[in-house]
Amino acid sequence: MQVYALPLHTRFRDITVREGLLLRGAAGWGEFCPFADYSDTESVPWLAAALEASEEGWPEPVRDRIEVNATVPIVSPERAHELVRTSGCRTAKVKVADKRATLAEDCARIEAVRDALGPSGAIRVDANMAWDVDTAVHALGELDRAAGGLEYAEQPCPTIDDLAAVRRRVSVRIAADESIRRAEDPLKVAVAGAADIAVLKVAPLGGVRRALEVAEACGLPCVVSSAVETSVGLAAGLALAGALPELHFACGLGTMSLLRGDVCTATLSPVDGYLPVLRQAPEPDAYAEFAASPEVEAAWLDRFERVRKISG
Ligand SMILES: O=C(O)CCC(=O)c1ccccc1C(=O)O
Ligand SMILES: [Mg+2]
Repeated sequence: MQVYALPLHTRFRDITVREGLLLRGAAGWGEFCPFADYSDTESVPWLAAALEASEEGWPEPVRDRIEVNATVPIVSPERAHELVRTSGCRTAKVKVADKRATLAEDCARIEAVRDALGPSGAIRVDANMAWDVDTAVHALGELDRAAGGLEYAEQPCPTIDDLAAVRRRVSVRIAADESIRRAEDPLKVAVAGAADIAVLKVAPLGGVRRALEVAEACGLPCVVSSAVETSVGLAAGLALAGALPELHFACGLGTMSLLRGDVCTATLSPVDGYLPVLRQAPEPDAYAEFAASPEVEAAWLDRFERVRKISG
């Protein structure tokens, strides 16, 4: 087992260093990296996903490359422009509604992203549940105008009912992310008419096979997204995106650019906006630089054992 601590370029989801544990089994390497604020119970599916990767492997893919989006954190318009332009991606996902930015700043960042993408690019936004219904309706109108048309808006509000209410009042398509975490959630989202698109993340859903079941159950077009893992964990997202029967949107798997390094020598960074459906093994030459301190390592080994004990 190997515990890593990888600094991020820009604060993302309130974290500046991404930590996790890599484990090796008969099928290869898996990554166990629930965020620090996740309880042991919430971390159970993350462990299941890591064990699926290391002990079982994944179903055969039906495609060998995945189009990905550039991910734009809360940065200046100039930096956003540069991030998108150098990414090679035709789609960008812009984080909005953060405490550190006003709506006017979100609009300015989106205008810069549109300039970088050109008229044929696609811009989606992610509000991470920040708005109430009225605020979402107002903000999405402004952001849609700034973007010259949004591809979709991810999780504008916390609850399924609020997503459904926003969806009835705006023309922008709505994607559910945080609302899809358990097997029964996507059905609720679909039945409530709360979303047009489902965002699937392998680790919180408990593995590639579970996520494929969720995709089938909800009957919505899907977008596979990462939890900002290393190339080891990203490979599981690529396996899911590779195995989905249909895939019509770029996926949020181009997140290596958010991290200052990787545990693999052959990093899964997009080329011309695409990633191959591949998995990489961590290399000592790469992860030595990002090995966690003895205290952080001990805490992760402890967390791993606790979550393993409560896993069925
Ligand atoms: O989808 C992407 O472009 C990147 C992944 C991403 O945004 C994300 C990464 C970690 C935790 C939450 C989220 C999110 O979609 O809200
Ligand atoms: Mg999201």
